[in-house]
Amino acid sequence: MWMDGGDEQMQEPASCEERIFVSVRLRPLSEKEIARHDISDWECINDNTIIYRNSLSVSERSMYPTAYTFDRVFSSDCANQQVYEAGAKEVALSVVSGINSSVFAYGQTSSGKTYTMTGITEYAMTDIYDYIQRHKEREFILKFSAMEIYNESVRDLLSADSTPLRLLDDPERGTVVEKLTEETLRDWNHFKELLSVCEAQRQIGETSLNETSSRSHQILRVTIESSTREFLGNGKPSTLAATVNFVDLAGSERASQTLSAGARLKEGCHINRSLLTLGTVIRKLSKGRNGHIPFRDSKLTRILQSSLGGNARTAIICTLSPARTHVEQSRNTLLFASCAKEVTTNAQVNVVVSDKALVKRLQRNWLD
Ligand SMILES: Nc1ncnc2c1ncn2[C@@H]1O[C@H](COP(=O)(O)OP(=O)(O)OP(=O)(O)O)[C@@H](O)[C@H]1O
Repeated sequence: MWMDGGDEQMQEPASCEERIFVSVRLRPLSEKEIARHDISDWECINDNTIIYRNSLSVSERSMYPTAYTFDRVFSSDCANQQVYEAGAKEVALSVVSGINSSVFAYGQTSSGKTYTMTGITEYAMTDIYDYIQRHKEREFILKFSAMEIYNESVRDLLSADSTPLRLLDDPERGTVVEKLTEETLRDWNHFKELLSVCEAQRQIGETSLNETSSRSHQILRVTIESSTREFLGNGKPSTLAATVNFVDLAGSERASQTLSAGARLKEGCHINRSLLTLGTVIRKLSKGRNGHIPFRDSKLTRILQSSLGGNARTAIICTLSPARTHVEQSRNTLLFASCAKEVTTNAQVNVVVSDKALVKRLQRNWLD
């Protein structure tokens, strides 16, 4: 397999099949919900189980489960750090060992996706920089890119140019976003600066559910290459390369629910297309890899194809409002989460052997 750059060859060591790590996070009732005397109906009864506390009618009881089990559930008093440590850290940090990884937040508008992903991204990047500090024997290069999928068009969040970017099919690398800016990170401050650029660029829409609701999908991407500082000639991999994606999805509710109109409705329809396809892909993958999986039906699933069943480790955090008024959406989110936990991926260590390293190795062999 060839990586970009032409002179670099990527080997394919044995891959490891594992399930997507799925957790559910309940947020506290918001001020708005409290003001309208909304009631919290969900409770995490242990680290793995969330239950619906309100008594169900006989007909409802046959339709909906009252208890749902996941790899982890987080109650409303859990802080971002705890969610990161138990729900995303292991998967996200695989990237420093050459394994692709992705962390997603899925849930209805104002359920806490951005709140969660902002925390996860910061904690993960802090740990990545800490790892680099502790591994001076290797040289690390970090590259950052950021994109937004809005109305089924892909936009570069590091560029003021809002021209939609094209997706290209690379036979080796899968879907590639053409002309996406990739900044080499100088340090932590540079990373924070770029995050503020993204935030400013991100489309903000106003809906009746959340005034600063974001109607787009955001993918922050960090690529990490690391190589031994000196050629050791001991057969150890010379260069590892992998990517971590931090994905903040748009609200998963139907457009009609947010009383959208006009432009908002158009956004809603497109968001549905990407999220509907994501849902279909997850549902089909959860039943095994048989038959056609419609990755190509939306930009989101094309870009994230490898995270949803390919060479990557993946964690999904599903966020829930505890409010009774949102019960239908919460159940939809839990249904999505239940399917996602049946999906498996096949991560492998991406070892890059550059021509330069190969020549050095050969020269050394000749001299010995
Ligand atoms: N676990 C939490 N603890 C405290 N406050 C929270 C928590 N989760 C979310 N919030 C607050 O709830 C509000 C909505 O959260 P957030 O913007 O993250 O939702 P969202 O799911 O990203 O919504 P959208 O899809 O509209 O972008 C914010 O004011 C946020 O600070």
